[in-house]
Amino acid sequence: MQKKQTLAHLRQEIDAVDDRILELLNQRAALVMQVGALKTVAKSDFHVPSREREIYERLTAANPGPFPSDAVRGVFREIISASLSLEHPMRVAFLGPKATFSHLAAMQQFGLSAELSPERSIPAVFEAVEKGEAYYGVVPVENTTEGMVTHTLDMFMESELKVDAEVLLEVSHFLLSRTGRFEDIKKVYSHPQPLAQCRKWLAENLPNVPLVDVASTTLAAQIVAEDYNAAAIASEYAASIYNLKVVKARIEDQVNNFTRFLVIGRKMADPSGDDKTSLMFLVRDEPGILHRMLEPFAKRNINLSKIESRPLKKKAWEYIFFLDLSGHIGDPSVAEAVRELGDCCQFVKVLGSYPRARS
Ligand SMILES: O=C(O)C(=O)C[C@]1(C(=O)O)C=C[C@@H](O)C=C1
Repeated sequence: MQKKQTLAHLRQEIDAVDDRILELLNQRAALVMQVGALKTVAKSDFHVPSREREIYERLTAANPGPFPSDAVRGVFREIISASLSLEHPMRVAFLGPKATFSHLAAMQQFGLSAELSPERSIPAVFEAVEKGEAYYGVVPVENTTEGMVTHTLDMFMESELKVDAEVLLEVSHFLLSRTGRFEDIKKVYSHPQPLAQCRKWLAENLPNVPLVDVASTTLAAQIVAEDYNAAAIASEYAASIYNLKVVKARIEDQVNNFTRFLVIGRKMADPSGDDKTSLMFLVRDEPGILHRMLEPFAKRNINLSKIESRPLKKKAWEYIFFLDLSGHIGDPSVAEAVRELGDCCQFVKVLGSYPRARS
C-alpha cells in the first residue's frame, strides 16, 4: 500500500515536469517559427548544420546528469527536426531502399520529422534535389575500408549542387535471420561491400556456407524475411523493419569502420569556425603540375585531408582531382589559395564549405 502511494506520488510529479517540458517545447516552437518567417523573407537556408552542432555541443557540455548526454543529443535531434519541419516541410532524398546506411545517415542528420524519400540510385538523389522534389539529398562518399564512392564524385562533374553538410556514421554489420539460430543458416545474402567487410569473420564462423551478392543490404533482409534457412548481413535497423532476429552483432572484421555521407543542397553552409571545403579541379597537362597545385595550400599552412583523382571520361589520360581542405571558402587564406590554384588549372569548382562532422 505504502509503495503504491509513493509510485502514484512520483508519477504525479513526473506529470507536472512533463507539463513544464511541453510548455517549454511550445515556447521554443513559437520562436523557431519566427526564425522561419525571417528566413523566408531573406530567402536563406532553413537547415543550418553549424547552428545545430553548436546546440548539441553546448547542451551536452552543460548537462549535469543524471540524464545521459548521448540521450540529450537524441532528444534535441528530434526537437530540432520537428522545429525545422515547422519552418518548412523538409523532404530529403537518400540512396535507398529503406534501412540502408544512407537512410540511417539521413535520419541522423534530419531526424524523424523530415520526410525521407528513398531513391534508386545516386544520380536519382541528385536529380530529386535539382528538380526541387527534395530540399536536400544524402549520398555516401567514402568508407574507411572500401575507399571512395566514385559514383558520387562523378556526379559533381555534371551537377551544380553544393555540399551543405557531412555525416559520419559508424557502420556496423549484423547477421540477421528469421530464427536467430546459427545452425539454420545455409546461405548468406548481402551487398558485396558488407560481404567484403566481414570476409574474415564469415570464413572463420560460416566456412562452408555460400555467400550471395545482392543489390543492397535491404534486399538481402527482404529475401531472408521469406527464407528460414538464409541469413542477411545488414544494419540493426533492418532487423526491426523486416522482423528479423540478430544471430550475431557487429561481425565486421575491422572496428572503426566509418562511412562518410554528404548532404547536398542548393547552397553551401555558413562558416561555423570548424569547417571543411571540398574542391574539384582539372590541372593543365605540364611538368611539375602536381607540385604546383599543392603549393598554394602548403605555403598558407592549409591542411589537406583528402586528395583523389578520377579519369576524365571525355578525354583519355586526363584526370580530375577532388580535394578536401580544412577551412571555409569565406576564409581569406582559403579563398586566396583556391584563386592561386586556378592559375594552374583548366577549371576549379568549389563543391561546398560545411561544418566538420564530429564522430
Ligand atoms: O537557428 C536557426 O537557424 C533555426 O532555424 C532553428 C533551429 C532550431 O531548432 O534550433 C532549426 C533548424 C536549423 O537547422 C537550426 C536550428
